[in-house]
Amino acid sequence: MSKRNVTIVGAGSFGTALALVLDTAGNNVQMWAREENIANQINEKHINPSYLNDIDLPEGIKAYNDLEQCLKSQDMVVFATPSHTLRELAGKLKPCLDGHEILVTVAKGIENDTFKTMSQILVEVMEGTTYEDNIGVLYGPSHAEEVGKLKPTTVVAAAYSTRTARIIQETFLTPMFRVYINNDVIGVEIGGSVKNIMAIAAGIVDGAELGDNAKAALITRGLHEMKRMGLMMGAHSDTFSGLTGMGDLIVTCTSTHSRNRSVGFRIGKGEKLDDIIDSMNMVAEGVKTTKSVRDWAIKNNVEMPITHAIYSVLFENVDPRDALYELMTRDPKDEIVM
Ligand SMILES: NC(=O)C1=CN([C@@H]2O[C@H](COP(=O)(O)OP(=O)(O)OC[C@H]3O[C@@H](n4cnc5c(N)ncnc54)[C@H](O)[C@@H]3O)[C@@H](O)[C@H]2O)C=CC1
Ligand SMILES: O=C(CO)COP(=O)(O)O
Repeated sequence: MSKRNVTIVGAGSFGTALALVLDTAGNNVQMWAREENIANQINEKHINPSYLNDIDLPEGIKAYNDLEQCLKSQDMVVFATPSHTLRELAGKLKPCLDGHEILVTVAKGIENDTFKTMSQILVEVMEGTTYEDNIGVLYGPSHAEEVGKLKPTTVVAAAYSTRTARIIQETFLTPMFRVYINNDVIGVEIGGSVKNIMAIAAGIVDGAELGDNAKAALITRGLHEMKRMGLMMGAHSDTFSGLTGMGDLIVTCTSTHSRNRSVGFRIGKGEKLDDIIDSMNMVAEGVKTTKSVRDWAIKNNVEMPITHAIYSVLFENVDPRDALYELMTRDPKDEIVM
């Protein structure tokens, strides 16, 4: 069993679930929580009061509110906060790193305006250091609620160097958390991020009771759409049939645990996006990612009709049924373009 010093930056749902996995895998685990009371309760009561509070955390997991103190002598730093916070947080902790740590992000998203993926942001922020070879992501179908109960889960460690991917794999591996590796970092990241848009769409289909046929069509055509984007960005097509493409798409479009699907479901029932977001204490990445991907598709002239439809529903007040009508009445096409 590996035994590394690992800090998880972010004590939300996934950070908490991964702390348990990393502890089970035999590592020394620390968490950084933005909220002081969360850090205190993890240390004193061994629960996270705000996220997955039905899970007893091992006493060995220590939590900090002070980032600098937390990062001393670490072998790996795992970023588990929402994607839009990564650039700033990574910039803040850069001076606290000593140069050898593996940096892993589990946040799924594409930055607004720059269209950078999470690993690309880390590479950019760490510029001037030796970190590019040490950067990776851990993506795949892995709802925190199930990971935290140690239910069987499979994910993918993708990194710019095989050595780094293998270290991530070895560090997280447990009998209930199986980690594959893949060197197609961009393919893994596009699948893991764009599926959140499709999950919002799947939720709308369920909320508006548009039927199972529509849901199957959406998942299948959604996969085409994410693949089209990925291939333009240099991804490998097989990655989209894997855990971080098809796998994550299935779980997020169908699971009641999915926050993105639940945003869509509530929109399908007639609620307004702002009210839904205000009522949630968790992040639904697909909302911001819809904007990034729609802007990217326009800029690069790539056909992404489902993304455009979801954008119009989320940000232009278009009724989901009208958006669906638009999708269904597009020019007839070949299913597969060879
Ligand atoms: N929850 C899940 O099942 C999974 C989540 N992910 C990804 O992991 C990332 C984090 O997700 P969750 O843990 O579910 O989110 P969450 O909403 O449960 O928790 C987010 C955490 O980040 C902290 N945070 C928010 N804004 C911050 C800021 N500006 N600075 C510092 N900390 C901040 C919050 O206090 C909270 O501790 C997301 O990108 C998500 O897509 C990936 C796989 C599974
Ligand atoms: O990425 C996830 C599961 O793999 C979590 O999805 P949600 O953010 O929609 O809950």
